[in-house]
Amino acid sequence: MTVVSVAKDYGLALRQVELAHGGQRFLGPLSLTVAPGEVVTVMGPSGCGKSSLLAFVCGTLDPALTGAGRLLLNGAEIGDRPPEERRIGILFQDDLLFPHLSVAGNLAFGLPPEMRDRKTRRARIEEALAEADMAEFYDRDPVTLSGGQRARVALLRTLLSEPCALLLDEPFAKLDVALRARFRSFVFDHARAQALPTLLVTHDPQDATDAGGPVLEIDAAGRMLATKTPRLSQSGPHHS
Ligand SMILES: Nc1ncnc2c1ncn2[C@@H]1O[C@H](COP(=O)(O)OP(=O)(O)OP(=O)(O)O)[C@@H](O)[C@H]1O
Repeated sequence: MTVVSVAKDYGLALRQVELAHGGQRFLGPLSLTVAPGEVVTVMGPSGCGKSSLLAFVCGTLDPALTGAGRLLLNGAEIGDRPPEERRIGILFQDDLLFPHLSVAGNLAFGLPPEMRDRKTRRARIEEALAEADMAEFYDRDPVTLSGGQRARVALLRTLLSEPCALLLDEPFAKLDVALRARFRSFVFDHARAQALPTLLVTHDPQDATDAGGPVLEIDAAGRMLATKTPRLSQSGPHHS
């Protein structure tokens, strides 16, 4: 999908974001804008505040921590809205699929609550599974799936909620190398196709390279070091 002529205030913007614990700032101030379809990679040493930053953006910051600064999604302030109203999808290292529900049952949790009609819900789930080449998995029990298949189901569940932005917290970390490469493309292709501004937290430089967007580096003191554009992967430029 071509992402062209994007209006200036479209995307996800963080303005002077700071995070603190016990009155002590550990991250920020940090300002950045993620354009629709762009993947910005956030890297930095363990404990510098990467996961907390994502939690702040989606409104689920640990109550022991405090956050300040403005958050704008497509020009609208979202910082004072509850998580369920922010329209932000998040994907973690652990896929958090419900083991007692089928794949379809898990995906149903992703659907917007207003989509109540049973037939429409089923059709939407079938469509999403078909898109991911997983049509035959509808009734499967998640424990019978491979790591890569589980990861794809978790991503589909997130995307079914029709988010306006995507946050990825090391979603590839538990996958083996081959799967990791495939799932990475799957995620980035979806983010681009749906023009989702995407923040990716990772420790793996290859993730950043494949993401193709700017890299935000945070140092151990929680300061923004630099953003740089990584060299493009063999798959070529992503904004075509
Ligand atoms: N509930 C909490 N109470 C106190 N401190 C916390 C709490 N949650 C997080 N922190 C602290 O906030 C800081 C940031 O943690 P965070 O998990 O965001 O780091 P991270 O960069 O994502 O680390 P990693 O790369 O290891 O996942 C750390 O110093 C951590 O100890």
